[in-house]
Amino acid sequence: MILDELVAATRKNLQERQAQVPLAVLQAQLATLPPRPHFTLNAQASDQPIKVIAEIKQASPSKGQIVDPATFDYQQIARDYTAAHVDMISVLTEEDYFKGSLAILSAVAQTTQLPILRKDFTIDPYMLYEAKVAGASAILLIVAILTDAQLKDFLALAHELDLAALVEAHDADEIQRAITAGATMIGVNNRNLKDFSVDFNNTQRLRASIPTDIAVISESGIQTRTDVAQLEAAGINAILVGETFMRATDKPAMIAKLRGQYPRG
Ligand SMILES: O=P(O)(O)OC[C@@H](O)[C@@H](O)c1c[nH]c2ccccc12
Repeated sequence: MILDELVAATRKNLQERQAQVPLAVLQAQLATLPPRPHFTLNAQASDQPIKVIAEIKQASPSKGQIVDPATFDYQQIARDYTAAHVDMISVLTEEDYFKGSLAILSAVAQTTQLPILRKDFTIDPYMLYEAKVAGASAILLIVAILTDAQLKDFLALAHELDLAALVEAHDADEIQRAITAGATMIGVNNRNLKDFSVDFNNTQRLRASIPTDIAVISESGIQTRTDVAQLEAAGINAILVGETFMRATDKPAMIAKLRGQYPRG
């Protein structure tokens, strides 16, 4: 299964970073970090247009290379997303399959004061400290790769570090585990990681099993205004969009389009 490979690659790269930079070194930096915004989503507010989390990723296991590495200007993308007033920027930091890095996240943090989500396969508390030091305001916790105890511990540490936690679930069982662990933001992935198929009906079905005081983010495969209108009608609080924005030459116009606003000009 692809998820097992992703976790194995993450573990290997993590061990190398831990050997280079001991946790104590990261912890010592916490006291001197420049201020970053706090990220929160109000689950009760049915925002129109829907909140937007815009992703920066140059490659993925399902799509391969999405943008030409020669033209992958992540700081310009961050400026475009900032100009479009998205609610958060998601930055892939997984190195082997998504060709991301913490260095990209740090550079994006230098470029924008918008909150940044570190998009990675979080498997160790060390990664939360790394995220914080690099300038992230939020981290991703994927239920499928964590035990209940890890979920609880990582949520507590995120809270301590003032990092918001987006808890990702794919089915009713994982949603229940996310709720039990105390998640306040649940991301429902429309993409099935077993066969990469995308199904919005899944999100809409699962919405009903999430209490209304928990914010729900719909993730993956969102391409058109029709998709977004469907998710808005289902009471979803935010969308997380990667590929559609990465492929758009005029990113602010594409963001306006998905929000149901007329493109400028
Ligand atoms: O590019 P898309 O189809 O708009 O998807 C974005 C995001 O949902 C996807 O990158 C993602 C969802 N969950 C993840 C977990 C790890 C890495 C990546 C992801």
